Amino acid sequence: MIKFQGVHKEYDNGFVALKDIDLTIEQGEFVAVIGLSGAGKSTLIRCINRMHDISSGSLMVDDVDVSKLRGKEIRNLRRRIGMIFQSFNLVSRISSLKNVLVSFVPEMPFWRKIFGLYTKEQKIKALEALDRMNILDKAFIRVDQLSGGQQQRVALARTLAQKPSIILADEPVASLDPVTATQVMKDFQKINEELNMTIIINIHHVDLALEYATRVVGIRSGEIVYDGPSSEVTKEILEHIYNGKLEEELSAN
Ligand SMILES: Nc1ncnc2c1ncn2[C@@H]1O[C@H](COP(=O)(O)OP(=O)(O)OP(=O)(O)O)[C@@H](O)[C@H]1O
Repeated sequence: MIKFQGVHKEYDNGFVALKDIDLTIEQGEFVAVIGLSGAGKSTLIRCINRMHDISSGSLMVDDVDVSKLRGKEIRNLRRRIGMIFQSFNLVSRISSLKNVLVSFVPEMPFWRKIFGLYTKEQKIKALEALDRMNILDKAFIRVDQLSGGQQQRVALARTLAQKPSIILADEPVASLDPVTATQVMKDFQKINEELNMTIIINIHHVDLALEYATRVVGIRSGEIVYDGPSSEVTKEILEHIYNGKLEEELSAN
């Protein structure tokens, strides 16, 4: 469970990006965070794995008080929380399989790290993750030879191999064409349903958010202005979230 209670986030320059956020997300939910550019979506997501520090309030992930973690404890938290980025963050000149294997490096002894000596079990886990994402046939292909959608699947496989309980995705489909973006959303849906992983996605495509996520959190100027089932989101609610600029948002995507 993820629980924000009275969370404020003020950046060093004094800008307040999150105001009094109360939000509870249960294990296995698929949540889309929507709102105008600059509303605070990325900030909200990145506080969960301590990429950003909160300024006040409390943020719990299961029984862990995220703001109290230090050094190694933060790394342990991040092992439980996978992160997917718009830019995939893959190593472009190595194969899909090697990219997935990289996820095991933090837990390897020093001498194995130096020589890149992965165990048979790790290789099997990596291949299983690629298989789950239907991209096993590209295991030995360099990722710079894959399409954007295929690269995002490799990134998802790398995250899955860590066996996280939560996946945070910061605009994971922003750089993809509409067909591929839909496919990647289906991949998230599959992971969510089959593995009961919590998925929290920051997304500009309102239609994809409503179709694939089960819950929508609408943010406006750092405040939650809607939180409910995606099936209950009306045009009026969207206008409220987007501060009357819904048409602009839709035409920009
Ligand atoms: N490091 C920072 N220092 C100061 N202000 C920041 C910093 N990072 C973000 N902000 C500001 O905080 C606000 C929220 O930013 P955030 O990136 O969370 O918005 P967003 O809703 O994800 O926007 P987008 O959809 O454009 O990515 C913005 O006004 C942004 O300019």
